This record gives sequence, C-alpha cells and structure tokens, in this order.
Amino acid sequence: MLSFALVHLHPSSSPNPQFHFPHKNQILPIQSLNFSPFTVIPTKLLSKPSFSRLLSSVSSSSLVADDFQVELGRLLSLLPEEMRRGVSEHPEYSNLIEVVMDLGRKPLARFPSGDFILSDQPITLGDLQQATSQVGDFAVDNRAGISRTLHRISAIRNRKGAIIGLTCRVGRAISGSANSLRDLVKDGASLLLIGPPGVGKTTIIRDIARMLANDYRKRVMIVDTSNEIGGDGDIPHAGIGNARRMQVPHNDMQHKVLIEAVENHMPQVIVIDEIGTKLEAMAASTIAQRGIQLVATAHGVTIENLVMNPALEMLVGGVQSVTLGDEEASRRRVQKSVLERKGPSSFSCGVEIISKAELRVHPDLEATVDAILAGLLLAEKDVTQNMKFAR
Ligand SMILES: Nc1ncnc2c1ncn2[C@@H]1O[C@H](COP(=O)(O)OP(=O)(O)OP(=O)(O)O)[C@@H](O)[C@H]1O
Repeated sequence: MLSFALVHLHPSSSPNPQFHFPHKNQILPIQSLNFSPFTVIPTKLLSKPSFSRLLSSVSSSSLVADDFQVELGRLLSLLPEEMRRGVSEHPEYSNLIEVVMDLGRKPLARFPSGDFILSDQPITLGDLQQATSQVGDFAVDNRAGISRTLHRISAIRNRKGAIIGLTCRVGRAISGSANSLRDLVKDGASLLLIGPPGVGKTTIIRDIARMLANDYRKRVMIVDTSNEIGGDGDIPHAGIGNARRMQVPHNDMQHKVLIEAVENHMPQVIVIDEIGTKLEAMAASTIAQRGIQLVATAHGVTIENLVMNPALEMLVGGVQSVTLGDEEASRRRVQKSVLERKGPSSFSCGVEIISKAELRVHPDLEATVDAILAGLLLAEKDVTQNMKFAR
C-alpha cells in the first residue's frame, strides 16, 4: 500500500495546517503549529515520537541571510548598473531566481511572482562580455560559476560558438531545507529525489550532505558533476558543511568519478546531482550494492516517469516482462504477460519534489514501483487531486 500524507502548511492557502490522509479521505487539523511551506510526510513517520520534532524543524528552516546577501551582490556585480539597480529596488529582491540576458532583447529578472523587465535598453555584446569576463570558464555543458558561490551562469551560443545569451541563476544554501527528510536520511535510507528543472533538488541534497556530515558525523562524498552542490572553485561553499566534494572534469565521466570516490575515499554516503544516463545509473547501483548510503537526484516528475525511462529504470530495480502460466494469471486476475520489477532498487526511498513548498515521500520505493507496474495507481491519483485542491 502506498503510504503517505499530504500536510498543508502554506500560509496563503491554509492558515491552519492540516494533515490529509488521501487514501482514507481523512483531514485532521493541526493546532498551534506555525509552518510556512507545506509538505508531504509518509504516514509511517506520523506514528513516531520523533515526528513532532520533525514538524517543528520545518518551521525552523532558515537562510543564512548575511552571507547570502554578500553572495547575491557578487552575482549582481556581473550586471550593468541600471540592471543592478532594477533588481535591488525590486520588492522581491532577496527571492530573485534568475537574470536572463539575451542579445538585442530587454533583460529580465525572474522572481517567484513572475518576470520583471530590468531595463528598456536591449542587451549588447558588451554587456554579455562584461558579465562573462567575471565568471569562471564555461565547461562543455555551457555552465560556469562564480568562485565560492552557488550561482550558475549558463550560456547560449550562436552557431559559431559566440555567447549570445546568459541565464544567471541565483544559488542559495538553505540550511533546514531538508529537515522534513531528516528522519529518513538519519536512519541510513538511500534517497532518490526527482522533480522538474529548477524545483529545488540541488538545494535539498546540498542540505542533506551538510546534515549527514555535520549533524550525524558521516563521511560524506559529493560527486559534483556541474559544481552546483559545492559551488564553483576549488574550495567548496560552506553550505556543504564538512562533506567532501569531488569535481567531475567532464559530464561523461560522472560514472567513473563515482566509482573512484568509493574505491579511494572510503565514503559512508555518496551524494550525486543529476543521474541522467544508463552508465551513471549502473554506477549508482554498483555503489548501492556495496552498502553505501546514496542520495541522488534525477529529472522526472513522478516515480512512474523513472519506471518508464529506459536509461533510468535501473535506479528503481529495472522492469521486465514476465509470462505467467494460465493458473497463476487467473489467480492474480491479470493477463498472461505482466510487467515486474527485475531486482532490488538502488534506493530505499523516493521523493517527488512537486514545488518549492511541497514534496511527496515514497518511504518504500520498491512497493511504489511494484504498485505502478501492477497498475495500482489509485492512491496516487487521489493525492494528485488533493494537491490541486491544496494550491
Ligand atoms: N526552498 C527554497 N526557497 C527559495 N528558493 C529556493 C528554494 N529551493 C531552491 N530555491 C532556488 O530555486 C532555484 C533552483 O534551485 P535548484 O538549483 O536547487 O533546483 P534544481 O531542481 O536542482 O534545478 P535543476 O534541475 O535545473 O538543476 C535556485 O535559485 C535556488 O536558490
């Protein structure tokens, strides 16, 4: 049985937080708690005495404000004066997500409430050159960073290779952003986080790395494929705490660096951002077989997306078609040819990051995958409906 609860914690949509038990159609109010985001908690955790601590920790999530203002200043210093002023005078200044600079177009700042035009003057080649001259080298994935910050500068090139556009994403270390997953990671669960681009996956695994290294004194090694978890430069950002970080010279080498991390540095936990290929999925499953706690992200919206993705299905045990005998098929009341999980999943838990304010936890990932393959998605659909209601 898929088992989780949706907890409404969003002040604007639900001033009085409530537990939703979708499969039981039950809504329980939580009195006298002061939450800001809303999240989804596995029902398994609700019975634990530690759960009240877990809830209170959600509200203690915080940003290290001063350091962040300094780092945001370093990103803004890439911009021409007028644009910089436009950002800093905006009421959502501290929540800036990205600045977009495209040659010949008006520059945009993206805030949670929407896009804002920073200047009526179109971006010139000079503006782009001024910005790129202040960042590190662009790697083959067209990403660069600013040393000892978590910002990501991504370039768009023309056919001749010249940079004609930049997306300057603000990176933040949000201490406490993984608090709602604390009980799972503390107990040694291997976690696979999935979600669409920009939803906050990297921010959460950075905090998990810090939490495991600092609070639970684990030997944590981050395999940092685009330097997004530990930031640009050779000295990692303070946001990863005592976790160590290995850089990856080229995206294609992520799987090799993963194996090297295990063989050379005796980690208890490996943290990886963006598992995207079959080779990387294979390397992750090799690591899982060696009993190392894995915390990783992959693109996808639901666990079902992973199950249906030939490159990544291995992460959740793989899928095979099995032909049943007549007797077994009629006992199970299914067709003779069915889909089954091929082997154990590399991760014990799955976390779907739905938005910056919601996540859905699958505490028993294998059970979720088995339910998906058996076509038992009823509980999932109910939850989706409830979430739409929650927004
Ligand atoms: N809880 C949060 N509150 C406010 N801002 C957040 C939060 N989580 C992430 N962000 C911001 O959202 C942006 C995207 O976050 P992040 O890079 O972690 O997403 P992602 O899912 O890893 O993206 P991608 O898949 O594109 O790498 C960043 O600017 C980050 O600072």
